[in-house]
Formats: sequence, C-alpha cells, structure tokens
Amino acid sequence: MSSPSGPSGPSVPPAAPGTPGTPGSDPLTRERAHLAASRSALRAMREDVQALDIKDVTANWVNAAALTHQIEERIKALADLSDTPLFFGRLDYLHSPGAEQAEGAEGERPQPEAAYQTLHIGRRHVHDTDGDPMVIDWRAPVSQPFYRASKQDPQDIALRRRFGYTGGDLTAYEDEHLSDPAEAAGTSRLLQQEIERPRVGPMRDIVATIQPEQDEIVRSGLAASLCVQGGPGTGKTAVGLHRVAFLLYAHRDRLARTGTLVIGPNRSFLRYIEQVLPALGELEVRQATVDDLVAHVEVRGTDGAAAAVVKGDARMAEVLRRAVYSHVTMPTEPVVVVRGSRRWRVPAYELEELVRELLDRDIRYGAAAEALPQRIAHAVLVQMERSGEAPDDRVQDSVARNAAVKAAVKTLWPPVDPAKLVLRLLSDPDFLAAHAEGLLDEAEQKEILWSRPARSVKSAKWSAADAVLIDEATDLVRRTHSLGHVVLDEAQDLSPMQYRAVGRRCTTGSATVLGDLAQGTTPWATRSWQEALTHLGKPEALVEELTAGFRVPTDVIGYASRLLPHIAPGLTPVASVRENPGTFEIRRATGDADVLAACRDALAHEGSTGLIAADTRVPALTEALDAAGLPYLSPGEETTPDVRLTLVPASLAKGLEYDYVVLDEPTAIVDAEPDDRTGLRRLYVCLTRAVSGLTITHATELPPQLG
Ligand SMILES: Nc1ncnc2c1ncn2[C@@H]1O[C@H](COP(=O)(O)OP(=O)(O)OP(=O)(O)O)[C@@H](O)[C@H]1O
Repeated sequence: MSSPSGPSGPSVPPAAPGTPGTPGSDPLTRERAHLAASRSALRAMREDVQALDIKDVTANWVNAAALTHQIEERIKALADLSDTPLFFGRLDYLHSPGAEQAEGAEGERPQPEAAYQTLHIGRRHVHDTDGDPMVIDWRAPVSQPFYRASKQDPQDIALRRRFGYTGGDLTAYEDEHLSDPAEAAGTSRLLQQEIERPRVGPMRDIVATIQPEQDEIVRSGLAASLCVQGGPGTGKTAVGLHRVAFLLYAHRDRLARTGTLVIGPNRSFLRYIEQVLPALGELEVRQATVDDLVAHVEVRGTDGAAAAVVKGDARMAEVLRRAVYSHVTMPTEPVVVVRGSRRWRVPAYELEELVRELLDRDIRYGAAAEALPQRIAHAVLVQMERSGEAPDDRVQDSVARNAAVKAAVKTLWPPVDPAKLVLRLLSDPDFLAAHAEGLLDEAEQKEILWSRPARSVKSAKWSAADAVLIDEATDLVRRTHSLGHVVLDEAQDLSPMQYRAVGRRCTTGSATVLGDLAQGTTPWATRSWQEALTHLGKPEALVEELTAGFRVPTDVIGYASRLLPHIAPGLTPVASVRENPGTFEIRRATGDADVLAACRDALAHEGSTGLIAADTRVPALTEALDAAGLPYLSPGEETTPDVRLTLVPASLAKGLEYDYVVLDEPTAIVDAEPDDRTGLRRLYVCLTRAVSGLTITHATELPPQLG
C-alpha cells in the first residue's frame, strides 16, 4: 500500500482544515484546496441562478410564477449544506471513460473527455466557470465504480479515495490502488467508521458507503420492477430511497411528468425517513401510507382479524367486479329518437349487441357508460345515412344527448357510486350473497357483514380494509392514475387487496418492493413474494436478497435470529457487518423503576435510546417516566441533545432504529398479538431495532423460543 493511509487506517490531517493547497503540497492539503474551490464554484452556480432576470422571458404571470418556483427549487437544490461534505470520494481512472459511461455524467453540460481522469464524487454536480466538473454526482455512470470496483474487478480505476469529515471539514482520506497487484485488498476504516457512527435524529443518507450488492439494486433500470427481501437492518429502506434519487437523476423528465411515490407503514416511519431524499437534492417525491392512498372515506372503525382477512383477500376483487357490473341490464325496449318530423328507432336486440360489445371490452365501467350514448347515436346515424341523409359529427353528438338516449343509458348502464356499492355489500346479506356466490362461503360472508347496517356513506364506521374495497370499486368505475415509479416499504404487511391498490398506482410504471417475510405482523402477512408480486400486477419482478446487516450488532442479531425457525423457516439469518460488538444484557426487573434504570444506563451513552414496550404497557410506562421527570419523545419525533429517549409502542417499532434499546417485557409483546407466530414476529421486529446496545428487562419468563 503506497498511500500514507491505506484502507486499514485513515490519515490524520497534517494541516489545519481549510489550508489552501499549493501544487506539490501533501494530498490532504490539495484535497482541501479542491473542496474550498468546489464550494466557491457551487456558490457561483447559485449566484448565477439568483441573478436570473425573468422579466423579459415570461409572457404572463402564470409563466412567471412557474419559472420563479423552478428557480427557487434550483436555488434550494444548489444549497451547500455546511455539515455535509460536498464530495466524499475520488476516482482516478486509468483511461478516460468512454462516451457511453460519460453519458449522464454531464450534469450541467457535456464535459471534455480528459476532465474525467480524476473525479471527485459527491451528492451533486458542481462545475467551474468554464463548465468543467469539480464534483460529479454520485448517480452519474462514471461514479459507479466508486461503489462497485474491487481488486478482483478494478473497472479501470487506478485509485479509489475515500474522505473522512468532521462536519463540513475534510479530516482524513484513505486510498485503494485497485489496479496495483502489489497492494492487498483490505477493509476500509472510513467505511467501517461511517457504518458504526451512532444514530441520532432522523434517518440519514448512505451515499458515501452504498455497498456493491445495494448499488446494483439502486441503479437497476426504471423499466423493471424489483423486490428486495432482506432481514432487519440490511438497508432496504435506505436502498429504496437512494433508488428513487437515482431514477430521478437518470430519468428526470419522464418521472417529473409521471411522478414518484414512497409508501411506508405509518406516519412515524414517514417522518423518520422524510429527510433522506431532500438531503440528496430531491424535494418533489411524495410520501404516503397505503391508508392515505385509499382515503375515499373517513376511517373511524376497525375490523376484527377474521373480517379483515376476508376483506383483504383477493377474492373480494371479483366480488366487487360482479357487484359493479350487476348494474348493467339488458334492454327490453327500443330507443326511439325524435328529430324534427322523423322518428328513429334502435331496436332492443341492437341495443343489446352494443351493451354486450362494451362488456367485452377492457374498459372501465364509467368509460363504457360514457361510450354507450355515442354508440346508440351512431346506430341512429347509420339509419339516417341509409335513408339518404348526410349527418355529421355534430348530429351524432346531439343524438347522444337526446333525452330518450340518456334515459335508456341510465337504465342500461346506470352510474355506480363506489362507496355506496361497498356499503350495500357490507349491509345487505342478499346483495352480498348474490355476488359472493362460489367465492366466499357463508361463514366468510357473515364475517364481513356489519352487525348494524349503516344508513349512509357518511355515517358508516368504515375500517381501513373497507377503504381499500372502495378504492378497488372506484378503479372498476374509472381508471386510477398511474405513477412512473412506486417504492413500497415494509411490504410484507400488506393484504392482497392492498397490493392491488398499490399496483394500480403503477400499472404503467414500475415498482420497488421492500420487505422481510419474518417481520410480517398482520394476520394476512405475505407468505411468498411471488404471490404478493402477482397481486401487485408485477409477477415478472425479480426478487433479490440482502443479508448483510448494517444496524444490529452480532450478539443481538444472533439472539433475535433464534426466533427465525419459528417465524420464517428457510430465511437466511442476517450476518452483521458491525464491528462494534455492542452491548447485550438481559435483566430481571421487579417493577417499572428497573425499566427506568435501564433507560438511564442507556442514556449514559452517546446517541438515541428507544424504550420499546407492548402497546398495553405504554400508559403505565408513560406515567412512570412522567413521575420520574424523564423527558421522552414519540416515534418519528426528532431527538435533541436534551431529549434522546423515545417511548415506542411495539406496534410502531417497525422500520425505526435507536442507538440503544431497552426492550420491556418480551412476553407481553408476544401475548398482545392474536397468535404465537405473529407475537414472535413482533418480538423479532422489536429485538432488531438496536444499533449499539440492547437491554431486555423482564418480570415474567421470557418466551421459550428465545432459548
Ligand atoms: N451501505 C451502508 N452504509 C452505511 N450504513 C448503512 C448502509 N446500509 C444500511 N445502512 C444503515 O443501516 C441501518 C438500517 O438500514 P435500513 O433501515 O434501511 O434497513 P432495513 O432493511 O429497512 O431494516 P428493517 O427491516 O428493520 O426496516 C440504517 O441506519 C442505514 O442507514
């Protein structure tokens, strides 16, 4: 290893931060000079945009407002975040990258080939006043070897340099000479340090340390859908968010038109991840829960597990389809259109043909209802032509609007209100039986019927599963708008009907599905990805597996993995890449005071602490924390230097992480769920939230499956 600091040890700064470099000075000084110059260049880019005068180029105030908005967004995107490095790596190519690789790396404008020999890789593209790149966006094709090149496959890279920072100051670097056979492969200290860094506050990006197997997922094309199975802390969420950022870079125009969406399990989770994409310069990505997507009615009710399972079953889609189309009736009478002194008659058999034709076509119920008057009018027009008239399109339109035609259509193909339809299905046993025949047995029908039928859509106590049914019915009536790309996180908890709801939001786009079968805690949790992807409408999606764990220390993940044979046999246990062995302790507790003592011990360390407990235990613990004057937050709320403790109900722990976790009463967590397997899965989720240390406190016996 010829550098002053090979992967086994980052260099210590020989000079004060910010020292201007002179040619021939040491590498760190030169890199600092490049950093200072890049910052100035970014400032100049920002000032250029700020100085834009749009008075002469906008025709009206609407244009001006739109352009002003674009400019404001651009200024925001060009902000220099003082506490994050402008670049975190460097690549020295042996040869100038070919045109194919350079494509997409232009960022602001095409660059001369020679400029690519040495590239600094950062969160965004920065160029100097001549347009030459100072920093290359991590998403550009030329940046890819930073993540993927290795000693076995150097990808034409002579040198890969990683930088260490404190705040925005460059403090260390580390070199790998990938094409030098004399240098042995080693593990990067800087990379390891980044992985080990304590967690405070919301989730942060991982651009500096994306791993090769993660990068393959991040950079896979927009056309294909992907599914990632990965145990706790394998980076699924991180990968999903970086994939969105990558796709927005590679397909900016297309996705700006069609839109992107990140779906997470609940508000706390969305708050936890909401800063990652803006930190990567992407401000326009919508984030939502599945419930948000289907919010056609106010949800005020809940279902028992059995009812929710039936309502979430894919067979309900067919029940709804039948119920919607049951409104179509076959004509028994002709339509007679009077125009002036003439009467035109479309006989019943001809109307029936028109209706049947529309039934055979793959168009929505509502679109067919709109098409039918035109079809009838066309039949009238044909008769007019036969009798020697020469009607034009305007005549057809006016016949379509004729009262007799409208009345006929109202009977043959009446409007359907999706919420009213679902209300009727859940309230009227005969209506349900008629459409569920051969699909749901009697017991299943009984299970979903309301014991007290609702009077109106407004007064009904809709459940979350009902809202999904209304969404399905709505889509039968009119096509749901499809986005360009959807990322679905914690997907294992979705019912088949929920997968369908997400799937119809990306029918013409693609999806990234992220989840862990072992963490499925709903009664309808996904059993196989193939099945789930079929419900989503993307059966062709490739399933990738991530098994390297970046969160949970070895001892803790080893302990949690004892549950795997009971909750998801066949899944590969996570192999922790954390070097910090972490702390792991099981304590007998005699009361809440012992739980609080464990919290105080955890808070003696740097970073965040999560006190995770069964939902039913939360009120008692709230009281104990208040009485002890120990301040705490709710999940998803940002930790501050003063308040680093979060009280987490087990039901909201999914997807979150804390430096230290105090896990209260595992048996209560298991017992809170309707069955043992779900209980153990919930416990598995809670056991795998800790980054540096886990303390389990228990007064009752631990579940036997933990050994
Ligand atoms: N390549 C990486 N470099 C550094 N940190 C990483 C990397 N990949 C993941 N992490 C970190 O590991 C932690 C876990 O990542 P993430 O939450 O994305 O995992 P997950 O698979 O979604 O977990 P879960 O199944 O529990 O929801 C996060 O703090 C994330 O920043």
